[in-house]
Order: sequence, then C-alpha cells, then structure tokens
Amino acid sequence: MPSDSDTAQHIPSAAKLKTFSADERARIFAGIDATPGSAKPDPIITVDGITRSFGGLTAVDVAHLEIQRGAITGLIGPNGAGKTTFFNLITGFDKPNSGTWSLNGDALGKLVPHQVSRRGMVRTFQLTRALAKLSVLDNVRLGGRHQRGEHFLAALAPWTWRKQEEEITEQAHALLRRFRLEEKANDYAGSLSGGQRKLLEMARALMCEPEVVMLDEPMAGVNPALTQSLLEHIKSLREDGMTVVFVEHDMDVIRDISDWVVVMAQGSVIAESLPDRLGENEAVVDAYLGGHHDQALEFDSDGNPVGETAVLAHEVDEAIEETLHAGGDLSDPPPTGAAPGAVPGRHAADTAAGEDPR
Ligand SMILES: Nc1ncnc2c1ncn2[C@@H]1O[C@H](COP(=O)(O)OP(=O)(O)OP(=O)(O)O)[C@@H](O)[C@H]1O
Repeated sequence: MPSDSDTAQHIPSAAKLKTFSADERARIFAGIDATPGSAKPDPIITVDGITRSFGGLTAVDVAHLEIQRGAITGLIGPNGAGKTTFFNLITGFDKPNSGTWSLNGDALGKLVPHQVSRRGMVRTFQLTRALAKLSVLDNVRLGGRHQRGEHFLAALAPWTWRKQEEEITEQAHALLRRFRLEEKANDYAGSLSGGQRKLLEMARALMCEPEVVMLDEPMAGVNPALTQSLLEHIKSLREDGMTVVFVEHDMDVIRDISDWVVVMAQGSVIAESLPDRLGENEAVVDAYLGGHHDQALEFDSDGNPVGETAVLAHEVDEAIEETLHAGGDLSDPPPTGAAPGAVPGRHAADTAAGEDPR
C-alpha cells in the first residue's frame, strides 16, 4: 500500500483541471452510445468487474463503467439498487469482493479513503454527531487533514506544520466565502439548516482540491428555497473543471444538471443515457415500475400470490401503508411530475399490478 509520502505528489492542482463549454459537452455526449458500459472519449474513472456481496445479496455487480472527465454524471436507480455501496467502494470506504477501478489510469483498489482523496477523488458524507459538535470552520479545516502536519515526522519539525495550518485555515475561509457560510464560521455545524449542511459537505470535500467530487443525494433534506442555489454551486464545480458524480432521486434535478445519466438496478448498470432521453429507455422504465407491469400474475390453489407476484403484492401493501401513514388518500390520483413508480397509493398500485389506469 502506498505511504502518505508516496501519495503527496498526487494532490491535484487547479492547473490540471480541464473545463468544457456547454456546447463542447453537448457534442461529447451526443456522440456516446446510450448503452451500459459505453466508452467515453476521455474517461477520468474506469471501473471493471466490481462486485460486493452482503451474505447472499449481491449489492454491486458492475461489469464496466467509464465516467467522462469535466462533466456531471447523475447516478440513479430504485431504492437498494447499490448506488451508495458503489460510491463507498470506489472511494475506499468499503472493499469489494472483486474488481478494479482507476482514476486517470492509476489503480485505486488498495487505497484507503484519505489516499483516494489525495489522488483527487472525494465523496461527501453527512454531518456525523462528532462533526456536528465542531465549528463550521473546523469542519472545513478537517477536510484538509492528512496533509504534511499529520505526518509523524512533521511533529519533529513544527515550523513545517504551523505554516501548513495557517494555509489550511486560509483555504477553509476562502471555501466558506465561496459557499456563503463565512458568517457561520464559528457556529456549531449542528446548528446549520439542511441546505447549509450540504454546502458545508461540499466545502469540506473541496479542501483537498479534488478532480472528482462524488455527491450522495445532495438535495436530500434541502429546503426548496435553497435548491436553486445548491444546484448552481454544483454546476460551479463543473465550471472549475471538476468532474461530478452524484446520486439523486429527484428527476427534475437529474434533468437540470446532468450531462449524462447512469442507471443502476439490482447492483448493475442497466442503462446509460442523455438525461432527456431517459423516458425512452425501456430498461429504465422497467426498473422504476419494478418490471412487473406486463408479467402474468401467479397464485397458488388457495389464491395466495406466489413467486414474483408475492413480491409485487408485498410492495403494493407497503406502498399503501406508506401512503396511509403519510396521511394520503388512496383514491387520490398520483401527483403530477412524480418520479415514475415512486407514487404509492391505489392508482400507482393498480397500475403496477397490470391494470390500465385509463
Ligand atoms: N452494510 C450492509 N450490510 C448488509 N446489506 C447492505 C449493507 N449496505 C447495503 N446493503 C444492501 O445492499 C443493497 C444496496 O444498498 P445501497 O444502499 O447501496 O442501495 P442504494 O441504491 O444506495 O439505495 P437507496 O437509494 O435506498 O439509498 C441493499 O439491498 C442494501 O440493503
């Protein structure tokens, strides 16, 4: 495993980042095959044969995936599709059963998270209880951890780390200004709103000057009033030449900011597409409707659902229960603009069970 001193030379600098105009990105993606595992003209991340099982469950099984440099790639898929596990694997937070993956052609398989971030790829993670008790400024400063000051040899030469500490603090303030959190610098991070926490996560991630930023549900828990500004901040990462990969459930967000969309279901990549072509993709529609809508239903001699039908019946029961629990009315039509298959309640349940809603 490479040591910290080995990886120090890999800290990316802004000079290495490459920006593409909107027109250039449109041209790049118009020329890419909309098929799972399709080749990209300039992949910054390449993944091969990565698998991860939990007991008998295969959570991730991605045969091949390339992520285009300098663009925003959205990663979508039904609940339990393996998106978060995939993020954890390629950023070193979890270990796969098999597979290889690389950043700029350098294999990352044996690295731990801070070594991966030094190579130039970071993922955001939610504010933990420990971080909530620190100031906003210290949270961001922590993103610059594992630089020279933490190396045990540096403890013997304090003048080197003191200088670095000043630089880290300066950099943290600059990021707080960028994300408009400067006024909150000395507040407890735990006192921030949902949207401000997301900005803090991004500021913390940018401390190591990454080339790739992986955002896990950046819009979750964000007040709608802040959504637009958060989206602009994500786009600004791309304008600075960073590559962004993000997991998101909200299809409006996906369409608004993604250049390209990768769809996972049951651990695998089942589709790749331009965001506005997703609806034309049969595999995507199937994944979101559960793939049951055109299957024959099966019952045993007592009239109990069996096999796939039993699984479907259970999902329908859960959806109905969720709707009732949330105070919904089962006779309500599904809200307009909702993600396909995401609407619990009678109408959606009936549709999923194969009835024509018209
Ligand atoms: N540590 C774990 N132990 C056991 N099973 C796990 C573990 N982590 C994930 N899983 C399982 O792996 C599968 C993929 O989970 P994962 O969280 O990666 O999906 P996801 O696509 O991110 O889902 P969501 O959109 O609901 O967050 C799920 O069936 C989940 O229950």
